[in-house]
Amino acid sequence: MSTNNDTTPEQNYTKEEETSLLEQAGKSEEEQLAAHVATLRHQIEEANYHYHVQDNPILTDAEYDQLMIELLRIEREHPELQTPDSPTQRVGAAPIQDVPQRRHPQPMLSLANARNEKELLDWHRRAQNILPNAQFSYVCELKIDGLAMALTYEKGRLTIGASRGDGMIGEDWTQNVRTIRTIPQRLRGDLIPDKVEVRGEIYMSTKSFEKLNEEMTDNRLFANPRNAAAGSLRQKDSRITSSRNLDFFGYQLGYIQGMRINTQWEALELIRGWGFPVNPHIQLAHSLDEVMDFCKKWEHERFNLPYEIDGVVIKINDLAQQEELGVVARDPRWAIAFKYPPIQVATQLLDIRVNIGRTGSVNPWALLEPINIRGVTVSRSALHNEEDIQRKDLRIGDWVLVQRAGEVIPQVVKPIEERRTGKEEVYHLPENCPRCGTSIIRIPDQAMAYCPNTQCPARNFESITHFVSKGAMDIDTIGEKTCEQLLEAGYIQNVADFYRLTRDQLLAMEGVKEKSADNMLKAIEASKHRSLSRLLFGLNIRYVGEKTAQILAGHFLTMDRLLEASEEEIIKIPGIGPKIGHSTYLWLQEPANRALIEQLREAGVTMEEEQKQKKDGPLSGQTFLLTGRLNNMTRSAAEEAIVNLGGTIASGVSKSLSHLIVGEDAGSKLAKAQKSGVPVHDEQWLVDLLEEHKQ
Ligand SMILES: NC(=O)c1ccc[n+]([C@@H]2O[C@H](COP(=O)([O-])OP(=O)(O)OC[C@H]3O[C@@H](n4cnc5c(N)ncnc54)[C@H](O)[C@@H]3O)[C@@H](O)[C@H]2O)c1
Ligand SMILES: [Zn+2]
Repeated sequence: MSTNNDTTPEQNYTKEEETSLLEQAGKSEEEQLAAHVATLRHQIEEANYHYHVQDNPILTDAEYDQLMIELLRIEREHPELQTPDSPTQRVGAAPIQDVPQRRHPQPMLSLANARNEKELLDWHRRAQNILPNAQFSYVCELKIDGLAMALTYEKGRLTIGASRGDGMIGEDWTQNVRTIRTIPQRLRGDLIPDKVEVRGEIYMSTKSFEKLNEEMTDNRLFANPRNAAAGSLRQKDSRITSSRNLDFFGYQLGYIQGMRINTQWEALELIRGWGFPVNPHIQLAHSLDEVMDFCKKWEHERFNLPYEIDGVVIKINDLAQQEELGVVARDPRWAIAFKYPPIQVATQLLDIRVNIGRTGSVNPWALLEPINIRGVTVSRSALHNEEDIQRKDLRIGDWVLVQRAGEVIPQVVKPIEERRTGKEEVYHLPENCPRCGTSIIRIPDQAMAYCPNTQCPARNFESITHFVSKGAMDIDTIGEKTCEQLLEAGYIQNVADFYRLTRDQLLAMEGVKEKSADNMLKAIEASKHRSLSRLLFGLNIRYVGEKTAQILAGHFLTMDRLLEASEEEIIKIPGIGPKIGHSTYLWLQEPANRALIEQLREAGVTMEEEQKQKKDGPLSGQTFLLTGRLNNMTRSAAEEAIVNLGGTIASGVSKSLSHLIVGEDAGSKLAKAQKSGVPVHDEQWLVDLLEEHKQ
């Protein structure tokens, strides 16, 4: 059901275009407004259809919400333009005809939105105006981004699983729902009503979503986990649904017969008791301040969750109060969705360009029409490799969805095919390196392409700046600009040339004074005493990153032993594997690289790994793991300091880990640590700890 339909979307005029067309046609102001409303409704209906029926949106949520807000505003200011069939009065989209339909015993509604504190207060005030003497408590729940499902149980057995549809009539997907392992076929426990409808969200974890998109072969990518969940559930063949790794959180009771319950909190407990997963991050709040704190907390922490949420749902806890508050149009008055700024926006892919990396890799990147995502202007994004561009079918000129989740670098998710005009261009990687003109090579079985010219200026520049960088040899007084000057002057051709630089050569550079020349020489001298692992990292060996360099150095301890090693020996080291092993071995066999190593040795550069013997110290017996980017020091420097104080660096998150230190852009380790209850600290905590034990 993820397939696109092949109808061409109708022309969507901008408001200005529409007004001018109407003016030309000589319409009155009222007629113009009515026509504008009609256009808005049409656009929203189209978007609803693609989103709810095709599971393949043509607008981003932000664009959709904008249209909806505008329509709501006009309808509020001009009640005469309101109609019962306006999308503001209805939920979702009509169910598709060739799927069995189910009338819901109780309508499945939508939720009104609040985008900020003020709108939350407005909602609250409206509720208070209706029930002036009431004391409210609130249940705060994460707003899981999936699709709503009503599960009917008769005498404890699952009989119907129906989607929301248009709110009154949904689609019957019972067979497919039965394939979701976390949804019980029979309710557990003794307290089982004759008939009950458990409502909740079917969703797909971020990981399963990414995996699914990687496996989609016919360029039909899902825009987000919500569409992927809906598209995976709404399949004619339940074996497909079964293969899609869907999950479920129960969050509400609909129709219930033969049992009385009084609060939403109680409902959640019952649902959990019956054997459903209920989201663990629920909170019973007694004031709006508590509610607001909950919303603020999850605005950032949501990125550590293994699934996507787009906000928080706040429900008035007391069901009698809920009943009294009732419903307006399509939204209950007793609940509101506090929505976070979207992580996905649509923009235009202006061009695809390539960078040459430090190992010669050809790295395509997207030049985007600048766009703001969660407060940051995004104008470029990495594109991995040509295969990935083709798999996603990204064409120059396309409208694309761009995503910025957490602090991760923005990514281009997919093109919006429905917005193509036919002028878009299919992209091919250049045949020749854009800097040196050498033919680009592709290694069979690898998606990557390379400029093989070891003298390529682009590649040289990257490899030299990498060598002096913090995590490598840390020649911190030599910046990118100096590197460029040194290359241009011909003083540096490879990294060993740093150790032959003279004071006069440095002084000949524009802007280099005596003092800075001395500082540079001092830093170069100091860099001779870095460890083997940092040298290996600095040498620009394909696939050898910081961690791999540490593994290699830790295993061989000296450069000579590494140079003698066979390919098998390297591959066999835990954490290396055939791809890295092969590329490392090839690099080491290259005569030019061997010569480079000898030049470095002659210059006095350390070729040994300092033996990290277990030291005794104030941190003995404690294990640490660092994740994410640190600001005050590199990760390896921090690890070194911990080891020097007797601490141990762990290789992964486990229950026995004493401390997880979290920098910026922390990934899955944080979520895992939180799950296993490991203490999590920020960088400042570590800085303080190291300071406290400074020897
Ligand atoms: N991009 C598009 O073209 C397009 C088109 C249509 C709709 N949309 C998106 O969908 C929204 C409207 O959809 P909607 O009517 O489903 O409203 P909604 O998604 O904003 O809120 C209602 C839904 O929230 C979900 N939900 C998740 N956790 C919940 C919880 N704990 N308790 C209760 N409900 C919970 C349920 O599925 C419920 O149906 C729009 O604001 C827009 O973001 C986008
Ligand atoms: Zn080149």
